Amino acid sequence: MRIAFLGPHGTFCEQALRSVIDDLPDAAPEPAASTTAALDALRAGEADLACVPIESSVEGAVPATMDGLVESPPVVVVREILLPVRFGVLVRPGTAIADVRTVASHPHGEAQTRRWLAAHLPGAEVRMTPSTAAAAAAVADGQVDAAVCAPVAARYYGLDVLADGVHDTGDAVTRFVLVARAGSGLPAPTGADRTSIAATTVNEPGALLAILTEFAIRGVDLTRIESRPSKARLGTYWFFLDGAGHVAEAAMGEALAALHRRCTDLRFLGSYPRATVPDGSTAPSPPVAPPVPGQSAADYDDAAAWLRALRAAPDPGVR
Ligand SMILES: O=C(O)C(=O)Cc1ccccc1
Repeated sequence: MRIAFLGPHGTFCEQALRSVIDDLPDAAPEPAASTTAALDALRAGEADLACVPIESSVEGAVPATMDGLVESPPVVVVREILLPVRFGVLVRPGTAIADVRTVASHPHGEAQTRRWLAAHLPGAEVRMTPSTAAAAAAVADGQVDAAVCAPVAARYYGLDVLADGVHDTGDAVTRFVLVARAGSGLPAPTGADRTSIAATTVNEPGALLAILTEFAIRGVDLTRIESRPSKARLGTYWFFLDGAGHVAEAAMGEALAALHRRCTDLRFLGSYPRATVPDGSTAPSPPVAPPVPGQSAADYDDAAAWLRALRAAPDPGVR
């Protein structure tokens, strides 16, 4: 199974993928030059899965991934992976901090170390690269003096760790997703799942509230909401929503069916098990809300059986 990941070797994305590799039979990780390239390889059939970063607890969404998820042909998330991230500053052997004129990183790396960079490398020009390991490779090639990246990248590129633990916020966690082509099967419900969708709607008062209401009245706990430009014209958006539950469950299934009637476009982006941080040190998201009375799976089954019985009652013959 070919798995395109955000490369080159030494990215956090590769670490995230390797943390679950034992669960993936015959996995063959293949580095891609960018998040977009990984999703393109999946869509083109050059990979069976793509592993890409989707959000961080510090910097929020990874826009290229959000945009890539709603392109065609459709793709679905089949697994999420949470990875605690720790940043180092890597340089060519012999480079001192006073020699660093240029420093490179992924935008999320820069965002999570901005204060450290301002304090310790105030004069350095900061450049963006498609990944943190691409920054390390650029240091090895002599294109820049330093990279903000995973300390493990040092051994891939023959670099030294000039400083470690340079992140501004402790306990930062990044969420990665494994993505498959739509139609290749859904993970079975585990009882602790997440469902992701993207929706567009008309621009009128209450349109977004109406979408949210379909989840609220069914007791579905939303865990994330983001918007991204639809790119059709200014002022039109995709709303990305994550909620606790699986499409196979009545509450989530009925909420999605209601959105299908209500939204101008609706993309199902997957139902997959909710992940926890491997070392358990940081809660991945606020605790799931307690079940709302009348909204459990048993309540839905009971209500459906009641309705079936009503409809099956014999015709009284009265016209
Ligand atoms: O560039 C990487 O190594 C990635 O995996 C993306 C990323 C960048 C910064 C923080 C977390 C993930």
